[in-house]
Amino acid sequence: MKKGNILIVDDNKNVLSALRILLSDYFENISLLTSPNTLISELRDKSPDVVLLDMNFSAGINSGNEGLFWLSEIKKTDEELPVVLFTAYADIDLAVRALKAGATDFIVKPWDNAKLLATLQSAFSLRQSRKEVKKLREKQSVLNREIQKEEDICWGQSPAMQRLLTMIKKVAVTDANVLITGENGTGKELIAKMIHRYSPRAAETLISVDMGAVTETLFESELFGHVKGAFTDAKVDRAGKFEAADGGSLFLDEIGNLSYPLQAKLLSALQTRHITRVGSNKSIPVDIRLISATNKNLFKSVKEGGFREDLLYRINTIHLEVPPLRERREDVPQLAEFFLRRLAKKYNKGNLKFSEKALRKLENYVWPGNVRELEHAIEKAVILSDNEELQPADFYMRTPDETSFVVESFTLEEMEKILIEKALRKYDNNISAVAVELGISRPTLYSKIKKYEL
Ligand SMILES: Nc1ncnc2c1ncn2[C@@H]1O[C@H](COP(=O)(O)OP(=O)(O)OP(=O)(O)O)[C@@H](O)[C@H]1O
Repeated sequence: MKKGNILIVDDNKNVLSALRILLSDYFENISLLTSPNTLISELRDKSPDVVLLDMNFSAGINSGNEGLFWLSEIKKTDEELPVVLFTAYADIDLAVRALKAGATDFIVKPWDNAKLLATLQSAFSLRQSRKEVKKLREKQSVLNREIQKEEDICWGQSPAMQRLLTMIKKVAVTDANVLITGENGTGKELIAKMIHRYSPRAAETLISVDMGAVTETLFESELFGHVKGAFTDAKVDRAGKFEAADGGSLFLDEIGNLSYPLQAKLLSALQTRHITRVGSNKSIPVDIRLISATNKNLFKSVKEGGFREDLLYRINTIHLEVPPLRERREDVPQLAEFFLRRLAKKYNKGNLKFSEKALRKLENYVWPGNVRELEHAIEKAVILSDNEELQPADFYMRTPDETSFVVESFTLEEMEKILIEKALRKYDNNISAVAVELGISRPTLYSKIKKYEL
């Protein structure tokens, strides 16, 4: 298969035609220039892999200085572009100067076809490997910012989580786009990592992007990359997250926070599976598996005009909903033990355990911050407790007022418990005052306090 773009700059039209005939059987594209004056713009437009550059242009001047001048101009634009120089004189001094100035090789006119071909082909291979190294380096620098420590997972026994686990395993082995929804702290990111880990792309990278944190101005450069000089701070070429995820998975977290105009740009990349770096006009194919997550109800956002319907359908081939912790209370003890073991080890408090009552307190709380809040509550208790057995008082929970933002998702019993707790606090545990406030008898109040272990 023919591969590679060669740009030839020579003021002799006969030389150009002869080279075109010779090289067109071996290279994909041959561009010809009779004058170097448009050379730099040609580099940008055609992105050649190798330049074959004559040393002398102005009639009568055979010093080779013009060739050296244009060689340095090419190097300023793209330092790694191989340049092979062409001259009518077997001038060793000039050849040495050109090689010192960064030329890849030197060819003497009249040339030998086989030698010329071999020189250009090895210059092209050099270009390929330089590109590969550059891409790997860029990829590595993105990865270094991305790699997070693999978290151990504690998968609950609740039917809801078991169903979810079955779905995750089924979906992971496909290339389907997955949308994960659920409240903050339910474990959406963890699930994205699991999907990647169980997928055929596991050996490649999972790249995460927090869409809520990407500013309007940096969106394109973050996601699609940029070329040197595309804007003031673009000092070097940089791959974006799409390219870094090539062959692997791309996790777009908080996708519901993306502004409407940016949604269109994202959609276009997802539809075409091609991106264009900022400042370049070259379209680059990307092979990614897309996983998105949000705590928003995107179907509602579509109805309200805040989210593009076409984008939603593109990202949610499979929809996984992670239930809040209060709807899978049976998982709390297992999760709590898991975090206690991990955190006790971290803080060198090996023998810590929960008292029965403390565990019950954790089970009964509504966890508006879900698993993350449970983990933090245990971490605080582990750090602060002086006893081997953690007691209810070691766990600070948010007051009902602080949790009121999730009130609409409480059950009747949870609401009742919250109201009683609030009244007890308000009247400093004065049972008569609380019973009057809530409009129930003292015995009823006592039985409820017992029931809810307040
Ligand atoms: N099943 C689980 N096993 C162990 N740890 C978990 C589990 N679920 C959640 N966590 C822990 O809870 C914390 C929050 O999880 P994660 O960041 O995945 O949630 P999220 O839904 O993506 O949150 P947000 O929407 O706020 O970004 C993390 O520290 C995570 O390790």
